[in-house]
Amino acid sequence: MNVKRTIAGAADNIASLSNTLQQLVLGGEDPGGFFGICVSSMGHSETLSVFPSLIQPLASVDPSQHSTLIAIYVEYFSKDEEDELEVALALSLLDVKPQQKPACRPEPRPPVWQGGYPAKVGGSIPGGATKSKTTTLPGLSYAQSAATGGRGRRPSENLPKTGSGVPSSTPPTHPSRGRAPLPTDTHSTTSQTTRHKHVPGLPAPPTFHQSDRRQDAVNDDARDPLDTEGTCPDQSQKPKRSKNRRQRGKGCGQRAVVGLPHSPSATPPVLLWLRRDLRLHDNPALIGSLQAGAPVVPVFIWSPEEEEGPGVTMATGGACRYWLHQALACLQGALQLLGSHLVLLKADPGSSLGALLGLVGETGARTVLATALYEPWLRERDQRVEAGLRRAGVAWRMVHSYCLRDPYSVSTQGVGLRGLGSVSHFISCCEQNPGPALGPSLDPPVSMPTPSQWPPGDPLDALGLARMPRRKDGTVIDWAANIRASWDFSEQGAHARLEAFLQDGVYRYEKESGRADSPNTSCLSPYLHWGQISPRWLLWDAKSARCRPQKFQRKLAWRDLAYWQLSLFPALPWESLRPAYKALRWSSDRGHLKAWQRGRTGYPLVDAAMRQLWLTGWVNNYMRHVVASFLIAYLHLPWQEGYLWFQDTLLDADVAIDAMMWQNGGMCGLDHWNFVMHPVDAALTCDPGGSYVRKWCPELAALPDDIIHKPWRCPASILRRAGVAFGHTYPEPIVTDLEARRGQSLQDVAQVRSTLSEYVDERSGCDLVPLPPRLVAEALGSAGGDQLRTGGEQFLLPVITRMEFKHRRGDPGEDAASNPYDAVLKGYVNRKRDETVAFLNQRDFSASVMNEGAQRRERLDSDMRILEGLPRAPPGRGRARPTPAAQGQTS
Ligand SMILES: Cc1cc2nc3c(=O)[nH]c(=O)nc-3n(C[C@H](O)[C@H](O)[C@H](O)COP(=O)(O)OP(=O)(O)OC[C@H]3O[C@@H](n4cnc5c(N)ncnc54)[C@H](O)[C@@H]3O)c2cc1C
Repeated sequence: MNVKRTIAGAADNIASLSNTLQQLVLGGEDPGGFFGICVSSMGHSETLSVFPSLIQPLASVDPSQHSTLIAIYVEYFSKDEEDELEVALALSLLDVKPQQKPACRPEPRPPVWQGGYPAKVGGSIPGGATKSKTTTLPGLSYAQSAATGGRGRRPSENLPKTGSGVPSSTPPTHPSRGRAPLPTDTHSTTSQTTRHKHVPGLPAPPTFHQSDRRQDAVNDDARDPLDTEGTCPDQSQKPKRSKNRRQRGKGCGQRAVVGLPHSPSATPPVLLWLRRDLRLHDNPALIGSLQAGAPVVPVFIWSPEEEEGPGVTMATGGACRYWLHQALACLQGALQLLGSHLVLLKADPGSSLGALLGLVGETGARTVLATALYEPWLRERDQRVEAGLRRAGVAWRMVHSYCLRDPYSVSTQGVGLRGLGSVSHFISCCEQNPGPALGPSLDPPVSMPTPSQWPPGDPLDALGLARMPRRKDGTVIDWAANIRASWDFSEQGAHARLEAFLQDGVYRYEKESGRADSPNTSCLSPYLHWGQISPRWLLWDAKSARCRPQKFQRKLAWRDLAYWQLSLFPALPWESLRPAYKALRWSSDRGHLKAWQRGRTGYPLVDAAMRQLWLTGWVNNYMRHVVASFLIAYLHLPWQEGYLWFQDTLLDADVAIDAMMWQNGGMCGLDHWNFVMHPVDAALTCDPGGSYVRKWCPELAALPDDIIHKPWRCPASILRRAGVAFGHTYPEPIVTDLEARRGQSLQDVAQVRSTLSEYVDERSGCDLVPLPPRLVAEALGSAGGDQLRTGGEQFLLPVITRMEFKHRRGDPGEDAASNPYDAVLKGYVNRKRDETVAFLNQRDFSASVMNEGAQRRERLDSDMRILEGLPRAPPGRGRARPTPAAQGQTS
């Protein structure tokens, strides 16, 4: 076949191929086979130029086959020489009889969500006695044989089905990663019988052999007209070629199919209702919508009223809205690259259903697909939407991917309720009652069938998500400038962050994730919140990374735990879970609140964190603990104020996580933090050299390291030299009597616990929390649930309670400093070593530096264990003692 073709010969070929194309439509040929015939009869270059127009008629007759062929075409021509050879060999296997086909790669075992996390840690439930106010709740350690539903399912069972109802059995191409191919062509002999790196439907490397002009056009097309600020790099960067699988996972908006012709179709489309799943990678709803073989209309509906719960929720605060605006712009760009489009709609107040029905009317769609959301009020909204759509004769399909585990499917059966609220308990529940296998992640589609006509939508700006306030003189206050400079809002940005983390920060995560002065955490929270990366993708990548920090994987369990708690306690964002603590006396000092919000408390560590939050929309977990402790234990302001401020300023503001964490910090949640961060001492762990404070409080930058966290201790001469003038360049501390304030906080808790003693378990001293009906029903069996409804009784459960509160109960007159369980984290040092250090200090400077390092590491370990709810490490040799208690503010 090396004969040069004549034009006439080519025409003959095309005529005979058109006949074969008809065979394909009639089912007499499969897409892989058809493509192979084209290549062998026309040769490479002609197939490259002619194939799209050859199959063009198919676009309206059979859009599904058309996109499969396009996928094969793109796949084939995006290879380098080596891969080309492999594909050619693969195509030559088309004639091989089934029994001669090479065996498929064995399916890797995907992680099964039984927690899916590392080994559980011993429970840390103090007391654990059971008591109820009016009814004794039996079976708190109630055991029942583990439900086995879902355990051991094969990964393919979890994969989306093709339009023909054939489950895709193609194994993930990379066992350790578990990416599953998009099942666009389960009929294709090629894809089923060969082991080439790419099968039809897998993302093609983001470049292909085309003329530069075409690529330029593609790049031009990619530019999102709405993104005037150019903040979406996946549209501005040139596609890069990489064979590395992890890198290939990036570049959501750079798939090679960009600009390929995809003729509009008149078939009724499927509505893909995108909410908090703004991604192309591993998006089961998106893949599910493609399986119908019909055009897909991706739609985002902005309906902020529906996001709010019945209490004060602030579901989408200012920073979060800004992120959403940018994320939508990026998604629009990415969809355009697939030849598709994102329809944006601003719903009438509270009426997503109305907007959907309008779309159904305009497009004739018969199916709506969406990814499940778990806030109880959104779940109810979705149930209403489902009912409304069904009444209109439209099918509704809900897919789970926002959490690793659908929180409404988590059960305490076989585990009991002891330790409820802790992550260890949650993991046990998931392990004991496993859900469906997680399945491998899904690659993004390479093309999207489009409708014959797009319904009109609203321009992105009309949603008002990134509206900036104006000064009196009309100039805009661009509060998001720093946020823009700090983040890449695209799906590609999420993958880049993950990549950077897995190559670097992950190695320090286990021990040093608390450091504020070094980026040791993933910074993926905003992307996770808006679903620009899926937790499943993250889990797979974390599991297959060379360094697999268990602590990091457990963080995803914390995330799921938060949604489980919200599903059980819908009032989590606004009402304290511990009834007694609703009566706590809180301060109403607005000046203190404002100083905290603006980073002007006079405590450099707190101020640095609050300024970082304001300017970049994010702070790490440790610093969130520091500022939360300061608000609660030292300023006595209610946790709800902290929650609302975080909801407004965090880019990752997440009703479930934020509420759970603030409830815990505010002493009212299910899991009492057994620690309080000291606003000065915490710096030993997170900013020992002061560089974090120097960055965010530059007015203190010239202060020496040992004084920068407590500038009030600085001699006047040094302050002068450093240019620090209290009350002018930097505020005086807004509270000065830290120990007294902590003591008062303890006293207030003791008071409510003694006044409302019916909410304290006599035997264990633990607080009692009313159980939600779902948990009671689980503990008592369904009969118990009925009984609860008819009897209207309240079941109380003893929950994890801070040791210092329990101790205080035995000795109400005791002052805070003499409580042996004092929760303030001060760091622990070894007395013997103290003395040695002191001795060496006088003689050998380097020895003292080394010892300083060892001490810091020890403190860090201890702090992290407490934060993680792990038991304390056994004491080292010598007697451990706390460092001298802080004397007033100056410690
Ligand atoms: C008072 C307070 C309020 C918080 N509010 C939020 C919030 O609104 N939204 C939010 O996403 N996180 C919140 N967190 C949890 C945590 O601080 C952030 O998830 C984390 O700092 C995000 O940074 P990262 O992505 O680098 O985290 P990593 O340490 O890299 O963790 C990876 C992911 O795990 C999840 N995760 C980590 N820690 C937690 C946790 N404690 N609880 C639940 N999920 C967790 C997040 O999705 C995170 O992105 C809050 C913590 C505190 C103390």
